[in-house]
Amino acid sequence: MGDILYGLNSAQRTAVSSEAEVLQVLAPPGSGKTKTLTSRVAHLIRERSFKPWNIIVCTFTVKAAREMQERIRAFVGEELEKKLRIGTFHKIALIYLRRYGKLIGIPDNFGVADTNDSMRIITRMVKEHKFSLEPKVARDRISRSKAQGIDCEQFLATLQQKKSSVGQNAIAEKQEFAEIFSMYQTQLDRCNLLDFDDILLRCVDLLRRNPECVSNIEAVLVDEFQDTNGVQYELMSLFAQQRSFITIVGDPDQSIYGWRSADVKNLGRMKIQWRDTLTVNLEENYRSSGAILRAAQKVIEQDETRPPKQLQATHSIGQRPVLRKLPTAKAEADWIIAEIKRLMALSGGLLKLTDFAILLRTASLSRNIEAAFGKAGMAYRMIGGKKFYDRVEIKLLIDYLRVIDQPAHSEAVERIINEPSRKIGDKTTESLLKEAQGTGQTLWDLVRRIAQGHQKSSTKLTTPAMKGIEQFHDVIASGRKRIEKEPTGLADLINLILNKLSFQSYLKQKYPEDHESRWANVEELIAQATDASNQPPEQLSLDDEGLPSVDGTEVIEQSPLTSFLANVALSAATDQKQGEGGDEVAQATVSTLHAAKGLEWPVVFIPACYKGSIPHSRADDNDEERRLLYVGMTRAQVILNMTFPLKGSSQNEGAELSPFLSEHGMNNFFEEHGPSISERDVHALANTLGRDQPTMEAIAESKKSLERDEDNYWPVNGEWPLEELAKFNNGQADDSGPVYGNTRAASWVTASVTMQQEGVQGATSFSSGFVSVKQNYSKIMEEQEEKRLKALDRRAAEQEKVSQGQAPKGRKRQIEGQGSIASFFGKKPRSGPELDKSSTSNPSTTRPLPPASLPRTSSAPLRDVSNINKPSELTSSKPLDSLQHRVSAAPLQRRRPLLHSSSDPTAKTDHGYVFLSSSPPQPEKDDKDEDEPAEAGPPAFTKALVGSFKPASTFHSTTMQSAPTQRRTLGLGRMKPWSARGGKR
Ligand SMILES: Nc1ncnc2c1ncn2[C@@H]1O[C@H](COP(=O)(O)OP(=O)(O)OP(=O)(O)O)[C@@H](O)[C@H]1O
Repeated sequence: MGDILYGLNSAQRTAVSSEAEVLQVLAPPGSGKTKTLTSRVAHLIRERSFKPWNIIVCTFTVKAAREMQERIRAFVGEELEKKLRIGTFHKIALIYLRRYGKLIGIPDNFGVADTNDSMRIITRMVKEHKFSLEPKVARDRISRSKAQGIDCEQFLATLQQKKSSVGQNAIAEKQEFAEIFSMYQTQLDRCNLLDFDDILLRCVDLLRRNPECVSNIEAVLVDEFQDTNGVQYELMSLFAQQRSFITIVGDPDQSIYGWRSADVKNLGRMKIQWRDTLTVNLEENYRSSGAILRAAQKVIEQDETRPPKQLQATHSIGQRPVLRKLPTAKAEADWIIAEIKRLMALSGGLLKLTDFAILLRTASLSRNIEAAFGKAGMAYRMIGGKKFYDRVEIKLLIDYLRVIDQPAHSEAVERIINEPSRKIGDKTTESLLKEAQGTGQTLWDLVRRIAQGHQKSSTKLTTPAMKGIEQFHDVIASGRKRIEKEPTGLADLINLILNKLSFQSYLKQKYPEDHESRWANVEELIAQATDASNQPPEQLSLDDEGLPSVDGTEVIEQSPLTSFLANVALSAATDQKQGEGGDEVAQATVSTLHAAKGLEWPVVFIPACYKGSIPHSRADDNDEERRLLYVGMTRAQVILNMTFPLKGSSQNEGAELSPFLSEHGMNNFFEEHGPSISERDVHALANTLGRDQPTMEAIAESKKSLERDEDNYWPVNGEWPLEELAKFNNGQADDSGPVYGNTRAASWVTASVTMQQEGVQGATSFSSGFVSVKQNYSKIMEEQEEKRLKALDRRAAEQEKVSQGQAPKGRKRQIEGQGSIASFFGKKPRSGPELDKSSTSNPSTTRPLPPASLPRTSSAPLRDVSNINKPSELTSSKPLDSLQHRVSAAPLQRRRPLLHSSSDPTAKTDHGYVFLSSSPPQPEKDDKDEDEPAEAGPPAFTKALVGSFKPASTFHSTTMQSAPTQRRTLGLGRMKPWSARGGKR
């Protein structure tokens, strides 16, 4: 086992080995906060003899917990690591509630109400009682209140006090909310459910009243502390009440969960509560190259209220980030895929598909990106979007399991009683529910009694409905019997349900289009259940190990089904997809910016950098939006590409560049096109990533597959490439062609004319009046050719000057026919500083890069951004003549291969392209980010061609079916009990 302090810098060492009882480690992104926290845990165990089961480590996501477990395991070994109490706040709170909940009146075997359950309960109440509050508003308010530690009772008490001092209208509104809050809580109690907020709130209640439950806790450590809310802070204090030994790591600049009641003020609160808190600041960034950090810092510094902070790059300056303009969101997605391919090929295998991440402001922006991945046959995984357990067929089966586990869960009973159809209509269900409530029973109790003939229902039941109730009762009762007999037989239980429901036929009938992929999801669920049941019994009960025994409570063996369902409910992250042999399949990552927190990738793309997307049109706090962009930018290690479609996916108006990127001076920090990558650049990338350098031969070989070395297909000013325009003339265009608003194909020209008249950037100039594409094509070509020739003249003149010893104006390489970065920002190009003699004497030499052996640390603080323009920092300057992108006037061919299926002639689309979208437009909206208006859906997927492609994997619902013989692993690792997860990964 390695030396814990080895490789740490001095600030990190201080933090790891500090004697301080209460310690705050504050640091910017990529400075090793998580590394420091994990090393401190290892240090406490190995050097200070803390017992792992007496240490609580709270993380923000399941993924982060797993990564920390892995790092800690390397220091202390698997045995000890497994005994740590590590996980999200919810996960840890749940352990305490299961074990000691009885002390505060929480019944055994309570269930967890997920967001859908909560929403459904509230929606029904609002409808039933004709409340005026929107259900979502009410739900968010309840959640916010609980996140601040205010439960229903407290809310009602405060309301009583306020009644005299607040106006009548305000009281009426509050009164209504209080009623909803109270009814909602009653319904949760009736169903023996706790919602996510309750899990934390009730645990606070438990630990306040029964401190003996945490009497063993020696140390509490919290990651991403800036995103804790009030109740999580409270919980942390209560976990630590015995010894007040606390270590937190955080970064106020990365506080991005204000909308979920996170309170960055908790940092100050902590210092007041524990006066002797020691703060250690880390300043060196080990993740990103200097140019990326400078751009990110320039963004975060726009917030003038924030205290200035030092951030030092330890890597060389590297490639300047890119801010790329493209005509539409679809073109943007195509560009991203082309760049991924280009960078992989130019890097000679240094960069693999797994090294790329596309980070989105909202999950709903993923459609074009997913479609482009699908079309390219490239695998990707989705984090933070539609999750496996949110898929309709999986949700349905999980509901059956929940009812079997806990029949009091009336919400779930209501959802499945007529799914698949049993001729029990909505009205009947509603009436049964009322009847159950009226007679003080759960819905299941009533159904059971009716089915068994013990109760005559006051609800009018038709003969088919009566039969349906009996069938439903049979499924649940048989399931309960089965699981009682064989508690670990989860897969058998699922199979029993599938048989009873004739689930495969049901899927075929209900989803004729994609029933196979849905069935594949079901198979995946069975596989996960099998894995969960195969855990040895000692691992199933590991959660309880080391908890102090408290009078009046005993260790209750949690059934595998309950444990499985709790993990499903808390599952917020997903595992890497496993290949057939158990090896990891290379896949890019598509994630929301929020879900990317704490993670890193060599290459990061941030699409849709326009106003309305970031900052989001519905965001309350612009500073938080800026921090979100900052978090996204600082995930990149060596290459950061930000893009801006002139037409966003959901706008009919032209998009406006994000104000965070259009601020004065920002253009100095970006290139306007993807980087040129020379062999030297590849070596520099390898150096920064700490990887082996690929050989020249490997680079030369992988370059052979490239159609173009440079990012010069899409003009940098956001216009359409000639090749795309030509498709329209030849009638070859698919729907990826020029789109302005909702106008396509021939009418696009008229639209363009209008846009031109309106001065919309990117619209090609035409004479006004209606003109067909054919009529205008030659004109476009002429214009473009003229532009190209002019540019050639300009470049020749510049070269002339260079050869005469004059530096060219502007320090950056311009790709033929493309505008400057200044044009990106709608400004006149600025002339840059003159290049020094050494760099201009020979325009064909590239900037000398530091040899791989040079130390990677530069001590220049990043706050000094003035030297960004120094010629020595230019990352590439190819010989000018090698950069000339030859635009051929004709013939313009389709670049993408025509793909035909021998077996299915219909597999070819009208335009000869195959569309491999792995995700259809998603009908369901599941988070606050999801309700942007959707664009028209992509062309339908043609499944006969799948065999010739590597399937894209996604956590979104998928329309793509892998070959039948292939084992279908749809992107989710096997579900294991939390305690067991770390051990295998
Ligand atoms: N002393 C060090 N020497 C070399 N590499 C380091 C050192 N400290 C951290 N790193 C590396 O820097 C990268 C970022 O570290 P880590 O994820 O711990 O940072 P962080 O501060 O938690 O970042 P963020 O706040 O963005 O989540 C990791 O790849 C880590 O291995």
